[in-house]
Amino acid sequence: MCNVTLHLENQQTKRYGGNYSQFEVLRAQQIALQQSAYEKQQRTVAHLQSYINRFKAQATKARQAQSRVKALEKMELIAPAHVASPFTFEFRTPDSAPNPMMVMEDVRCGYHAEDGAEIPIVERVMLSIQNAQRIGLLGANGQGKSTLIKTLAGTLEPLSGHVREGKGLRIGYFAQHQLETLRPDDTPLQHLARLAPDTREQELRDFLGSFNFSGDMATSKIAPFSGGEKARLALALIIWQKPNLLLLDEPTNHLDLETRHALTMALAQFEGTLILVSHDRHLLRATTDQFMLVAKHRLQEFDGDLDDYRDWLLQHAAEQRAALKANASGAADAASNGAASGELNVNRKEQRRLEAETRQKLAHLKKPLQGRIAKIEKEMDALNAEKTTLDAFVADPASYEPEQKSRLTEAIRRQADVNARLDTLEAEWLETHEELEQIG
Ligand SMILES: Nc1ncnc2c1ncn2[C@@H]1O[C@H](COP(=O)(O)OP(=O)(O)OP(=O)(O)O)[C@@H](O)[C@H]1O
Repeated sequence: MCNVTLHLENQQTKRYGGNYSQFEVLRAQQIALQQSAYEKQQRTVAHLQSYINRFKAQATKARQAQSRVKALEKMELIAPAHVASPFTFEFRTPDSAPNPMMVMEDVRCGYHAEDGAEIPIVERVMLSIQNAQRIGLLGANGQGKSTLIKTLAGTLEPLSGHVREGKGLRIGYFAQHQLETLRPDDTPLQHLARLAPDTREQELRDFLGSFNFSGDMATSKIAPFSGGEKARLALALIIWQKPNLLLLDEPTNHLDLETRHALTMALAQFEGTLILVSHDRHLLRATTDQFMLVAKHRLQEFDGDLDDYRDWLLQHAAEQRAALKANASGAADAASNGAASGELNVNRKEQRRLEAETRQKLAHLKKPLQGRIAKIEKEMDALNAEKTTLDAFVADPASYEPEQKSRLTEAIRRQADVNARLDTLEAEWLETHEELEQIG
């Protein structure tokens, strides 16, 4: 029997009085407390930051904004409680890579309609991807980021132009729709063995183990796997092939907090070339060092960071709004001129038509944003409901009885996941609302 327990974590030792079971209860309580302090502080930080962003440009509020900047700077940040990550993985160092990796000359990316007509999405693409570049691909929804990535990956033929691949190029392409190409009746081990028929089973099992598919899970059919587990398997299969160019289209969608964290760390250390599309700003910040923008059917370099991009988005929305307003008042002028020359009815009609067109265009701009907000709110509602249940469970002294140990650990782990996701959603919700406000 022992009466003191020492716990080693993150290169620190903590002393807990009592035996191991008592230690587990204390530690669970401590994690819950730290997590809740962290969340509280994060809410404060977000609040201060949104105030600063909103008012820093307004002379009358500049001083208040400045004092909030100071408050933020002074704040000693609490670390999020981290239930130790169950795994980490790394990208295997590519053997060699061509330079340039790939060149696109005057490429038109797009699709064919059923009647064979061309639907160009991104045009006149001139791109030379150099070895070791790490590019974040930006652009509003529907502008063609995925279309461009598919063309780079070679799963979509260009409508015209040339794509030249360097000798020895090995592309690792990940996109959500590829999860459908996994075979539901096969196991992770079978998937990997297909890629490596000559490799010893133990080696394959060890590799899968490093992605948290150990023991039975490596030999279970993947049909009932969650989206996150399938994404984890798809990533493992890509990594096995030692790509030197990674094309990743929203790789963190559906991933749980720990896998997202593990992927971010692995990508930050990846020595090859990377092109990444992601809404996950933390992932973009940690793994890319230059940005390109897909907008108005063109691909261009984006000279700035993610904050500049946010400003660009707002500015862009404001310009569109101004153009539409100018369009509407032009119509009104045309109508009143018409009245003077006796064309009253025709021009009133024209004015109404143009106004309706403007309304329609504004509605068209707003619709995807409203859709996004509704989607975010739906997910937030579901998560908040889950959070209430989890919080109550973790706060209940009965949950610390020994027979509840595994449920409690799982509840605390899930609590951290839910809170992190809620944070992200809250930030997205705010940003989307701001974009919407700009449109008017
Ligand atoms: N198979 C297809 N046939 C015709 N048009 C398509 C096809 N797939 C996508 N599109 C259209 O191409 C445009 C660009 O879509 P894409 O998915 O590349 O955008 P994105 O920038 O990746 O946006 P998101 O972030 O919303 O995925 C959209 O208008 C979309 O409707």
